[in-house]
Amino acid sequence: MRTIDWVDAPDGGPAVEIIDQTALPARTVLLRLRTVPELVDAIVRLAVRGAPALGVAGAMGVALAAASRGTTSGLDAEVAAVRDARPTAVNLARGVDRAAAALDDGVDAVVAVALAVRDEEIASSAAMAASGADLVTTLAGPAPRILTHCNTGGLATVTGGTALGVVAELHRRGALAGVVASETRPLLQGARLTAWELGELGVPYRVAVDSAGPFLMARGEIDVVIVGADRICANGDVVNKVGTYAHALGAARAGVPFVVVAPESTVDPETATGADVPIEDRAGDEVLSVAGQRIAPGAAGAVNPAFDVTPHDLVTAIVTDRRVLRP
Ligand SMILES: CSC[C@@H](O)[C@@H](O)C(=O)COP(=O)(O)O
Repeated sequence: MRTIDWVDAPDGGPAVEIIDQTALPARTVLLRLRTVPELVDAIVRLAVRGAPALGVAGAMGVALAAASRGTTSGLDAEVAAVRDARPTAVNLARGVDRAAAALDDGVDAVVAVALAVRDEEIASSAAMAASGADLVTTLAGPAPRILTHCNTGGLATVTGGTALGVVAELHRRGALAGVVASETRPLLQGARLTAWELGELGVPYRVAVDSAGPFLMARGEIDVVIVGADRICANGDVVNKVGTYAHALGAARAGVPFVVVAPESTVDPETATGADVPIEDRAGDEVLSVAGQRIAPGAAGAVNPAFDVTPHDLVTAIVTDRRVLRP
């Protein structure tokens, strides 16, 4: 099943169809988004999330604006709303810009670009899985114990995945001992989504609190850390879900390889370093509450950066769909 797709039902007209990631793992809910405000809302509340999936959502958002109105003019506000829905993953703005560049060529041309972005991400996932699995076997042996953070599977792409695509490929090859999925506070993409995907794949896994990762590495229980990225800067700095930096520090201290897997659509040569990347600050309530239940005192404030920057010198290798980079 695809995380995000374009549908043009004869009865309902054009729509972007997504798996609602806020409902998992309890329920698998498909949402048909028929307007740009509906799509923007889905992006903001992480019903669709993960850098490659956001790139597809960006391109399909422009296609939806054009196809739902039957015109390619006067769409500036809707295009900007999709582009600005989240700031950190470069894929979103890129997907929007690619589709918007086709607006002069008509509605069908914009839809074709959106479908091409989707198909490229599917192909990228397959390429990264193969070369990433080869690299991990070289770095960490024939049956590694892997730690991963956030969710980087089919849910974060279209199908397949980035870091989790490598995990799935290692499992298919019989070359994986097991996975520790870091829970990924505050929205629990690891505990909810990665755990669900690993279960579907039949991969043996355990969930750990985020702060356990560096200690598990120090205790010799992890052979390699594999994560995705929301943006890879010109100098190799990696911007990814908050908590990634702590895992990279722990890996460096313990001598554990730290591998980043991301498509070329996440590589941003225009941004020099991680310090230049806009980091999304999300609502404090996500930190102060768990599953809708307030846990902090009423007067508590919160700081909630959704991403952090892992300096390039902590990264062992970056695997894209076209190359393996060693910063
Ligand atoms: C292939 S996904 C890579 C990243 O997008 C992923 O690790 C991540 O940080 C996602 O953050 P999210 O806030 O859930 O969109």
